[in-house]
Amino acid sequence: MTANPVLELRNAGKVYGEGETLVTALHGAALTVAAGELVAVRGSSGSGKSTLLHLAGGLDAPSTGDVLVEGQALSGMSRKELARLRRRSIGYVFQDLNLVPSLTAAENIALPRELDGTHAAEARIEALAALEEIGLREVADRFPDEMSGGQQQRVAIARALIGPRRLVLADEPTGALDSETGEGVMRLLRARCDAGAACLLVTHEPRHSAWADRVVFISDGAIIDETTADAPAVLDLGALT
Ligand SMILES: Nc1ncnc2c1ncn2[C@@H]1O[C@H](COP(=O)(O)OP(=O)(O)OP(=O)(O)O)[C@@H](O)[C@H]1O
Repeated sequence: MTANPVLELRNAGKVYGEGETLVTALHGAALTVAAGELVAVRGSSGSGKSTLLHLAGGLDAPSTGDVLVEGQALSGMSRKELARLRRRSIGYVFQDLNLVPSLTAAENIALPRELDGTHAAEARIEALAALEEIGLREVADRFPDEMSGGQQQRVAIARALIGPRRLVLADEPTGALDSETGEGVMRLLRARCDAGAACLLVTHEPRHSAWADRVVFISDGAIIDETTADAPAVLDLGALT
């Protein structure tokens, strides 16, 4: 049993559609991510990685099984409770950045804190500190369309990491970034895990798996293998990218 689990998937499965259009995107998956752990998820396109992440973050409900965040079953929560948990405890870094176009970088980052009830002035101070941490203090008052794709991505990451989030879910977070900036993002995620968060990271990049404590491989909606940092994969990694 993993100590201090932040995320637990218990036999979590997902079926989309019905009849002839039925797709089993995820077969009952069992996965635990503990505080302080960074777990990378690898698998070919369409294997179910994003589905796994959506279930883990309560963005979609499993068709079978259950998902627990900090010991609380998501299935037992009201919509309001679930929304609150998502806002307070979970940070999302998805391919689709979803920065609010009418808000500046600092306002975008501060938004989740303000929604949590943090005073606007305090939320701005936190947002500026987050921008400083990612080396983007100078874009604080720029709107998304005044930033490069890479800058937008990093702002989205800063927004996902602001506040006391225990679970960070990242789907190809380095996609739009050059390799140096991408490494910087990985360093940020690693630091957040070392500070006690649990992180689930979908990545196609084998070198990013090196930042993880464990790598989980998915194929056709099933977790087929798992390796720890000390035990290299027996699988051909190239076949999964
Ligand atoms: N909303 C949906 N409706 C129907 N089928 C879906 C839906 N979302 C995903 N699927 C299907 O479920 C399977 C798993 O998709 P998923 O997006 O989880 O894969 P993935 O590993 O994240 O792929 P990629 O690496 O290309 O992003 C695929 O066959 C996909 O076509």
